[in-house]
Amino acid sequence: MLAERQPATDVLAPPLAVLDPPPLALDNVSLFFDFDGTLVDLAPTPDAVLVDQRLLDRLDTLAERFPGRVAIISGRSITQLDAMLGRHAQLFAVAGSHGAERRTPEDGHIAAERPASLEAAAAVLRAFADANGLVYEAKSLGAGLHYRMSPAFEPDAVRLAEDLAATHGLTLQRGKMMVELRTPGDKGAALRALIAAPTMAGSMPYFFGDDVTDEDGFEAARALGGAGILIGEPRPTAAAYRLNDVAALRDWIAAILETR
Ligand SMILES: O=P(O)(O)OC[C@H]1O[C@H](O[C@H]2O[C@H](CO)[C@@H](O)[C@H](O)[C@H]2O)[C@H](O)[C@@H](O)[C@@H]1O
Repeated sequence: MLAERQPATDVLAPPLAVLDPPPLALDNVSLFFDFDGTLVDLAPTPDAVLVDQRLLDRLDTLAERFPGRVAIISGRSITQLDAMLGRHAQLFAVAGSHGAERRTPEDGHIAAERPASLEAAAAVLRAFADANGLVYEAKSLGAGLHYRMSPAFEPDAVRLAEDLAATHGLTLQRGKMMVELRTPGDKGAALRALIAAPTMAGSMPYFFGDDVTDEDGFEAARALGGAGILIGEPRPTAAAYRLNDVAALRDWIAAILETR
């Protein structure tokens, strides 16, 4: 099923409706975006992601047109998002590390503690990555092991991460061609915390995401009267709508900006 560009109107019409919803007033909507696979295309390694100027310009414009009602909720740490987005990351509320940390103008940076046991577990993941030509990713509140470049390592990587999670009392996070050991948190709780800001209070949340960790965000958005929008191929999901890919989301953003 192809996502259809909606005509420029003064309302927010979801791009792909499983059901046919009534039009939603733009003034009552808050927008929550996942990062990898949603705002930017996936790349072979975490550092190879391309953040282009056109995206940054569109994020700037979104922040102007939806003042205080745009947020990024990512599995990346806020430190990583800052490095990727530069000053533009300051324009939004941000939740990082799968919801274990957040930063808003009202509350500043609130983060869970880095678990002491993470160091030992991370050292094992790093050694495994080094020994097998995989990619180790250091994160503020987690440690990632990426096998996108060598998918045959998936079973071993998952088994190792499961063992380490059990041994060290860490949360195991599956991702796209990666496993991560991390501190607890979820994107649904992050959305609920961010939408409590005065600028978002009472708004209808739209959460855009592609990955399994985004499902918590989809559910929270739906429970609060909004909706999830899945980026990517159809799959069992709590999202109500879908866009084909990152390019389709960028087109959708451009289209709604034309209306405001
Ligand atoms: O919640 P997100 O913002 O989508 O972050 C999820 C994870 O994204 C990154 O990994 C993914 O993207 C990489 C770059 O495209 C890709 O190489 C990898 O295979 C994907 O899993 C990031 O590196 C992780 O830390 C995030 O948790």
